[in-house]
Amino acid sequence: MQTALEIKFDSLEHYLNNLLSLHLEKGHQLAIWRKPKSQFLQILIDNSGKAKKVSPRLEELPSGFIVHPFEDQEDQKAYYLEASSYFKIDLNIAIEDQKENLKAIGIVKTNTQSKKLINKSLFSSGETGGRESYLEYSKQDFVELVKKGIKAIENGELNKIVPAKLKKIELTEGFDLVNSIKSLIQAYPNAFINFFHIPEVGSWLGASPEVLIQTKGELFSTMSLAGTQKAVGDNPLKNTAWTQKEIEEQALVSRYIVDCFKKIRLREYDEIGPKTVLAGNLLHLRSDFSVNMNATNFPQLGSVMLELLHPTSAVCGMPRKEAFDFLRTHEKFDRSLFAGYIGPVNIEEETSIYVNLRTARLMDGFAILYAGAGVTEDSDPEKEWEETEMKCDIIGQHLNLQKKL
Ligand SMILES: C=C(O[C@@H]1C=C(C(=O)O)C=C[C@H]1O)C(=O)O
Repeated sequence: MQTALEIKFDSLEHYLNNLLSLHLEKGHQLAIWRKPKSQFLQILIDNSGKAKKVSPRLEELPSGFIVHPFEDQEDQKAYYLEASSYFKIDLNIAIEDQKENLKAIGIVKTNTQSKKLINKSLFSSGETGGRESYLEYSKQDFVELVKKGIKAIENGELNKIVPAKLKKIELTEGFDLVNSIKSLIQAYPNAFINFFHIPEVGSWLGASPEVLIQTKGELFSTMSLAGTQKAVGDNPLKNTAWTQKEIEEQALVSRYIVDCFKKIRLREYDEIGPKTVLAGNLLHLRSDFSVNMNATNFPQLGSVMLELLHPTSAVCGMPRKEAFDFLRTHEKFDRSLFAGYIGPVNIEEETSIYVNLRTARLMDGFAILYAGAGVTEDSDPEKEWEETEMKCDIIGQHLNLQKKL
């Protein structure tokens, strides 16, 4: 059999176009990601041809990629891509010089041929519901929703709420998935760049700034991320001031995490921050939490915290149940996988699960972008709308790239 070694790929783009077209055409599930600050593009293929669901007991799972919607499912399960093959590409080394690590591809196609096949497979996958079933949120709808949220906070029903909207954008025939992935990788070195495809569920492309839980050796970590403003000036990380509203909003997320630790009587954790961090051209406030799982004798902390944390008050609100019920009643659309969680599990002895934010669901000729904004008593509804527009742009800007040329 011919191996990748014998075949000439002239660029990363050429290789990825071939790899994706081959597996998408065969109806395989796959996930591609680049972790924050990493030089590796990691690729996992599940060629079983069938979407699988698992209970998120992370420690017991084989190597794979987990995908969980915003809402808990009745069966309490998540989709799981189990690695039939897994490999990685070093983005700092020319593709010709790392052929021995690549997955073999039989017949090599041109970029144009592969792109056509990719789009055909993506856009004709098992998606149901046409464009009409995705009612876009107008500014007025969203502002009304935020006002309802503020009222519920004033009435003492909630402390914080994170309403979201969806936005539809056209995808032109020339939509170029690989180019979009490459563009996201370059633009957002601090984000978890991801693309995943489950034929029965959909295809999503995103650049998440938010870790939900991470375990690496004996170290567990999570973060509280909230407060948003546009990065301006020469040194925004140093010179940015935050309002009381934003400081409180983020403190509520931190409190939520600490409350989860308390529930399981875990007292020995480290908390660093909050500090200002950059996500694309947006700034957030972030605190980092870490726990030594050996010292605390908590080997299953990853799974336990995953269950307690999701959905966090960064994407749902506080108190969790009341906020969740509020969104169910008033938001009027299905968040689907938006604000759910995604990420590699037990790969190279690490599990890194992110909140599925700054993301687009790729549909037949269009994409759905989703974004939410943390609302407290002092929120200005117009500003929250602007915030969701900026969040949608983070991914929207990288979809129809050929238009910009
Ligand atoms: C809800 C989103 O982002 C979350 C909400 C934030 C906020 O309210 O300021 C900031 C970061 C994320 O935790 C989103 O990107 O859609």
